[in-house]
Amino acid sequence: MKILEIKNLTKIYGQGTENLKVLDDVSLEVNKGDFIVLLGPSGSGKSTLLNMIAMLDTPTEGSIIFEGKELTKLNEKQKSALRLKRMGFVFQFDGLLPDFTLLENVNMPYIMAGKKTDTKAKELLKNFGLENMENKLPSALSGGEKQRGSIARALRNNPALILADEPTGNLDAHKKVYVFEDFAKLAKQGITVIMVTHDLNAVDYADIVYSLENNKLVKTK
Ligand SMILES: Nc1ncnc2c1ncn2[C@@H]1O[C@H](COP(=O)(O)OP(=O)(O)OP(=O)(O)O)[C@@H](O)[C@H]1O
Repeated sequence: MKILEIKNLTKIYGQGTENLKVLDDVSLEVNKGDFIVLLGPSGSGKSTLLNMIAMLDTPTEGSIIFEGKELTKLNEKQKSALRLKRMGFVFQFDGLLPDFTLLENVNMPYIMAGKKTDTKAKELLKNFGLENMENKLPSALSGGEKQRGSIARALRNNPALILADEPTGNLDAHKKVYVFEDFAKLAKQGITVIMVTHDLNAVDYADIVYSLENNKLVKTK
């Protein structure tokens, strides 16, 4: 089942003679439960593409259709709601709020969506082997624990799509593998994952791999 379709997407930054074309007529179809890895040299436009799917940046030309909705046609309120309810985000830096416990951090998107807490956050922490860490502040957790906590948080509202931008950039080699395994597992459960990385080890865990080269997407797996 198709969940995301990118059609003839072009992104040009700047104006006049200072134009920088980052993406040139890029098209992509993504099915439910795909684990897609996006590789490419620094500055090739990987984050730009991810940011446009996340509705944090707008295409110069082309369209992005997610769960049947044309994203560029939504207003800010609709974008925020869709982001909060249907997408989860994981970044290089875990982004956990330092003054809140791990459990409170994981519950944050749920509370922001106007709901009362239930047991889901605890279950998520358990799934990531963090059940004994729930009352700790982020400063008392290791890098790997924090990153897995941030994946748990991204899953809090049962998203259809996880967007991850260099999620393992801060982790040592064996902890990176855990994150790749986690994403592969989530994809098997039907959650679509698009992950930007420089780490070629991720290729082994992904269903599909694209490389951004010369402003175009090239399928390499
Ligand atoms: N807001 C912006 N305004 C102007 N140029 C931008 C903007 N955002 C990104 N760029 C430029 O677009 C190009 C692509 O950037 P992007 O961050 O998407 O690359 P990337 O592939 O994610 O790189 P990295 O692997 O280093 O994170 C770069 O040349 C960058 O300088």
